[in-house]
Amino acid sequence: MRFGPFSRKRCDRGLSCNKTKTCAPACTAESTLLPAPCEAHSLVGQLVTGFVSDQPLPLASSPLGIHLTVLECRIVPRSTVHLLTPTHLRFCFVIVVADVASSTMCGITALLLASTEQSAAPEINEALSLLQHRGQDAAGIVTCGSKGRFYQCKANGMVRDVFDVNAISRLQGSMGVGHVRYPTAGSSAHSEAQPFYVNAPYGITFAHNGNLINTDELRRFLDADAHRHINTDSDSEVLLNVFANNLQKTGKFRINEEDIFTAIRDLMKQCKGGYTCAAMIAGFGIIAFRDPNGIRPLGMCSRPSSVADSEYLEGHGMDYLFTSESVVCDALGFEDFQDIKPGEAVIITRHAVSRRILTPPAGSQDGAAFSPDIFEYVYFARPDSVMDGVSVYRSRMAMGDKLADEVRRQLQKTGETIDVVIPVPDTSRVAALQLAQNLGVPYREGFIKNRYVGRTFIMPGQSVRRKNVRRKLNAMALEFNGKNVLIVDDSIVRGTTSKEIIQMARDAGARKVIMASCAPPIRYSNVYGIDMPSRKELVAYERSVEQVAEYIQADMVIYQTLEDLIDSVQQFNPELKQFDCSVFDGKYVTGGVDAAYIAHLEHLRSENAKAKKAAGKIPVIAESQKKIYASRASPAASSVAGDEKMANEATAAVLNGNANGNRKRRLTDEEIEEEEEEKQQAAGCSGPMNGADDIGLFNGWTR
Ligand SMILES: O=P(O)(O)OC[C@H]1O[C@H](OP(=O)(O)OP(=O)(O)O)[C@H](O)[C@@H]1O
Ligand SMILES: NC(=O)CC[C@H](N)C(=O)O
Repeated sequence: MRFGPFSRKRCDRGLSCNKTKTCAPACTAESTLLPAPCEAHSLVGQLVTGFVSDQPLPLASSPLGIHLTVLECRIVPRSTVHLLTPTHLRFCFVIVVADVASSTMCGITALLLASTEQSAAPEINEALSLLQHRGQDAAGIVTCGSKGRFYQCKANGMVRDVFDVNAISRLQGSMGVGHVRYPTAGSSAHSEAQPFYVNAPYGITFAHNGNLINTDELRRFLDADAHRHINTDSDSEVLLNVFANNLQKTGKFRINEEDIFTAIRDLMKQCKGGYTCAAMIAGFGIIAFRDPNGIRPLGMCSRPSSVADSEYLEGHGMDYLFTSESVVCDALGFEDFQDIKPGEAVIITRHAVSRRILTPPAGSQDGAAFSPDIFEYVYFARPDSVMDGVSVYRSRMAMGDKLADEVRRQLQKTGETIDVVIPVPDTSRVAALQLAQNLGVPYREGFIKNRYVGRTFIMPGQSVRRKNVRRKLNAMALEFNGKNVLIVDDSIVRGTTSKEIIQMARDAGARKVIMASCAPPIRYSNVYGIDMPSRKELVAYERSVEQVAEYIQADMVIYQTLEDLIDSVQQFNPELKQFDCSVFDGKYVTGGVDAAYIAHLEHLRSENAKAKKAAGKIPVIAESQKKIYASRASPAASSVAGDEKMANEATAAVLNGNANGNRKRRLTDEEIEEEEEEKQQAAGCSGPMNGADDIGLFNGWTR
């Protein structure tokens, strides 16, 4: 493994980055300014974790346990850090430990263990890593321990970055809630990582997958009428406060299941959009509910407690889990996976499980039609999950079958022929294999995916996305040379992937390249929890199929029809009468989505907003990385992994050389100012960091 050559001569950018803390944001936000192709720096913009210093840093976690000294800028992915040699480390002054990944949804989970002597956090952590494909920007767990106290750990980053053994061991208690995030509202700020928390009434933590379409209206209500303080731009914080406000209205000292159902019933009348939620009330139990249209997925499962006949075992003796996808149920040894129904709420305590549908039936006045998002089956969900009675894997196989028919028709019409079918890994493989078998054409894995690159279709900037495709996929010339190839992808969104891989196929010697998509043309925004780009960025927006082919430089493009896509899923559960197909047909199942709302949403999601988020993201990560270093630097700090203030102090000590007694240097006024700015960016506002580690929650390991 090489980390170079990134010498002073080769890496101008590195040389210019000779100032503490200003380097990471500058490099990241302005990657286009890089003077020449430099592999380390071309990763810039996709990095999620950073640490910068021009002082020696104790790298206690390094197997090498040595200090970094200032000489050169270097950026490495986390997955290769263990390969750094002492020489690399001694001569680097910027180490950015990161993974090149992004994703597109959120995943939620909640766990209640029957035995109060068991700890929920390890399995919630496991559940989140199984849901990682749904959100790679932030992760969080809140558990509830004795005396009804909450213990929290959350931050931007992948699950493995946010939680380590120490953090998990400090999350006390036998029930908890977990979340992996990709933002669809608000920003990527640390303060918007979930679960969210409110102390009144009763102490509630809350995780949300989806997107509300009437956030502004609810925000006004919470401010003007309910007088509840919302401290971030996140729609999830709004949703939590609507729930909390509805519970508060009972005015009761102690609530029961009936009160919670009433609060959720009211919430379902007030909140519009797509939402599945997992919540926990201190000392009471866990709760889950799904929006009246059932747009986003959610299920529950159970198992007998492994602790038999314990004095700590109360009530039903069963462990219960809520999860976005059934894969978690299988992997954690749970059974009896059941989907939460649209408009249904489930409350689980150690003594009872209560389920209730809280909305009028579909077809009645005010009834909402069950409309799960069909894009879950096309792309988001893991193939080994079963959602609303449909195996995602089988539905993708069916997409391949249907697409084969369409390809056959198109080939007959045009007289074209194909020699080989090649998938775009990973998601499309299942369908592509099925398609090839149907057509009786060889299936070849012509593109090999770097397994350490995550899902990437949303990236902060088009040039970064483009470069990323090349990094993610490599074409094997042997499989393309002199052949007419049919490349199969699950979907074509911006066309970034297709355009790049078609060029790669041609470079590898393909004679003709035909592109087939398992999904129909995507021409509309998603408003229910998928951060689709604005319409103008969609390659099929205002383009005919022929124009799309011209744009991505394909000889021909073949799309699945919407009818066939729906049939591919519906055939496995005829009870699913309709789907949310809004990205294909522009029909929004909840109503209330007009041109003005779409324009507003697109403005929020514009490339500009993304760039700002990306710029704001690095300091956020730098902060969290500081904590890691701080905790390693001093035993005192290591006992306060959740305490930002102490982490900052400890980090300052590290930066000042106090921690290792090496050198003392006071931060300059400018550096202090920069640090303040970082904190404010991290919070996404100038106030206290609501939901952050040092507000409201009792952390057993604080001073
Ligand atoms: O048209 P585009 O904007 O390029 O987006 C579409 C591509 O993005 C996704 O890949 P991703 O890397 O996210 O996931 P995967 O490897 O799981 O298929 C998807 O599978 C398509 O290949
Ligand atoms: N993708 C999602 O489900 C996001 C949830 C929520 N809207 C957020 O932005 O955090």
